[in-house]
Amino acid sequence: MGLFDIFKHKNQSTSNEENKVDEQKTLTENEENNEELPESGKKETADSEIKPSDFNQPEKENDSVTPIVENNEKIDEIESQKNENQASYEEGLEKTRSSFGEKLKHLFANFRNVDEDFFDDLEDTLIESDVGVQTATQISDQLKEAVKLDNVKGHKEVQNFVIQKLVEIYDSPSNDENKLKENPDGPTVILFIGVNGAGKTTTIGKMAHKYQKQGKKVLLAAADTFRAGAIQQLDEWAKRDHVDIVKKSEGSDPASVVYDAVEKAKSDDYDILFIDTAGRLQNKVNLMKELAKMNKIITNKIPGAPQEVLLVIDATIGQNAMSQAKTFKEVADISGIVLTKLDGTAKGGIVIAIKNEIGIPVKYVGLGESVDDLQTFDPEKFVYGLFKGLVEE
Ligand SMILES: Nc1nc2c(ncn2[C@@H]2O[C@H](COP(=O)(O)OP(=O)(O)OP(=O)(O)O)[C@@H](O)[C@H]2O)c(=O)[nH]1
Repeated sequence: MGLFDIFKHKNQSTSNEENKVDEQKTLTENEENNEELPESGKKETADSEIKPSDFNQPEKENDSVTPIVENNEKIDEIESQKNENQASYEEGLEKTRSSFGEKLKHLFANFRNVDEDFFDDLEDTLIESDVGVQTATQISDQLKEAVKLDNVKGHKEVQNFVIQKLVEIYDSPSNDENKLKENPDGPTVILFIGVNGAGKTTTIGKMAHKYQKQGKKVLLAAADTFRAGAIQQLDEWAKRDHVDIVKKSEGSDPASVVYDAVEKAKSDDYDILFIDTAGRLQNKVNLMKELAKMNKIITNKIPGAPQEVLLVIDATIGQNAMSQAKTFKEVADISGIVLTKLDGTAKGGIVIAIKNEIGIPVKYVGLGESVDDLQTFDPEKFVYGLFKGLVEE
């Protein structure tokens, strides 16, 4: 099977499994609750054994049999939520998909020869979409090699080679790479860092909503004590999401907020604790010390925690996102990236650059300002989505 066929196959399977991202999401959510995903057949089966718990609803006492009509309504609700999420995912990536994809289409539509001019145009096209100079040059050099060694020269051959190289950057042996790690023995602790305005607080609000909806007991910690507004903003999210929060007044020691939050998370049996930090980069040494202090407190109370240190980056700042990621990598042990505001950029190539040049996986993408606009990042779907128009030609 040639690459073109692989792409066609991939696109087919994408349309066959239209809601793959959200099915995965639902599957993860159900796995997290140790529950089986309801099989589609159960919808029509009158004697099916669907339980309220299949749908992440708390089981009511004396309610062992749930009427089938009610179950069908729940299934419809889940289906409609899945479709809505799918639509928001597609919509959120539309700018990037059309612009990046169009540029590549234009490049290949004007293809004459695989010569120096083509290599220059290829690099320009990739750089314009924020794939980054390093990654663009790397792909161009790989193509030059393939031209020399494997006599790659035809239009389709060259096109497929470029696509394949972009796909390979995100080809991970483990599909679990972008899932959040959890603590099986107690509260899972997730620490958020990132510059002012990147979208940390909003991301925590969206994530808390997602976990709360799954029936998890969620606690927030307002350890960004630098600004009163930040504490207030997180407090508003806590109210909106109906989750608890540990907060202190502006200017308090962030480490003391973390201490109280970890204590509370442990003693009151919370499932997950999200910690909002100031994470400002103005003084790298201070930031490093502050994060080290927080980490020590967390690890002392909950060995193995924090399970994740997520760096929140605004996708609309283009190549500055790369320098931010590099600098934060020097001060913290980052386990994943949340790329926010991807809905606001036509240059989503930054997703490829971050993985290729920094080596940290993008785990979540922010695709809008509302509570449901946070999605698990599906690299395969993202990359294939970018080139959909090209490979269907
Ligand atoms: N369009 C869009 N806007 C977003 C997204 N995520 C966050 N925002 C907006 O970005 C702005 C900044 O987000 P915050 O969550 O306040 O950022 P922060 O990093 O917590 O900033 P500080 O609290 O100042 O440290 C807000 O207006 C959010 O609504 C996203 O995925 N898409």
